[in-house]
Amino acid sequence: MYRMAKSIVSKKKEGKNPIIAEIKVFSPKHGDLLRGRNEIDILRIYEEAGVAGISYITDKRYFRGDFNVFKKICASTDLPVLRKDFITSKEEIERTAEAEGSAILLIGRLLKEKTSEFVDYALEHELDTLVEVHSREEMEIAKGTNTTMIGINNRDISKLERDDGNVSLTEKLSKYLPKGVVSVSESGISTLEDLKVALKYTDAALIGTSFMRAEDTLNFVKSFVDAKLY
Ligand SMILES: O=P(O)(O)OC[C@@H](O)[C@@H](O)c1c[nH]c2ccccc12
Repeated sequence: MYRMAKSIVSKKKEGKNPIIAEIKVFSPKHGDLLRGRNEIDILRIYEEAGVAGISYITDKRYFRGDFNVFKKICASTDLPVLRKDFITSKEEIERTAEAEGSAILLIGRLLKEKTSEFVDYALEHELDTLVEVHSREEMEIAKGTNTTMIGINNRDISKLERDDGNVSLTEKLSKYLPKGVVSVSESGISTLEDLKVALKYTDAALIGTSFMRAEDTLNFVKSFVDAKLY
């Protein structure tokens, strides 16, 4: 297993809730999320809260991401960093590895029959792969690959957050997850109740908006990492 998957498994062993915390600067639904803060300030808060890994969206068009910020985040932390973007070229996989990223998001719906070769190419570059699915059909695409991780996106990414996805999709799709793959519930997780459902059916939760909108980010994120859910 690679660094992101390993970090999730070891957090679980420590009795902590494995959380991938997203440094999300902007969302089509809520607008500006950074609120004048610096991405590295958010990174330090997430580190102190004890998260398993970091996620950063490099997409510029809809999420106002910046690849140079991704590089800076990777250079500034020992935590594994996931690059989220609408990846459609192998050059982008190479750039992610060159930037010292630990994992890369590959969207099954976008890559379709190319998903498997993109996964293998990323694995050859020592990257964990998070193949993201939103349906049973996309889950079958993911199962046909060598991916180290599968993410169930509770939202339909093509709707750019205009839909109100919730963790019920994780419950519905998790029964089709293959063995031996680290699973992640993504999006729409804003309460400990949501987290309880997410971690009942998957190994980790990926959270962005609710962390970025919290008034007391450190204690809010800590409450998610440390909550005794069961
Ligand atoms: O902000 P939320 O609801 O906690 O969701 C985080 C993350 O799952 C979401 O930003 C995301 C999931 N898949 C993506 C693909 C591209 C851009 C963003 C995403």
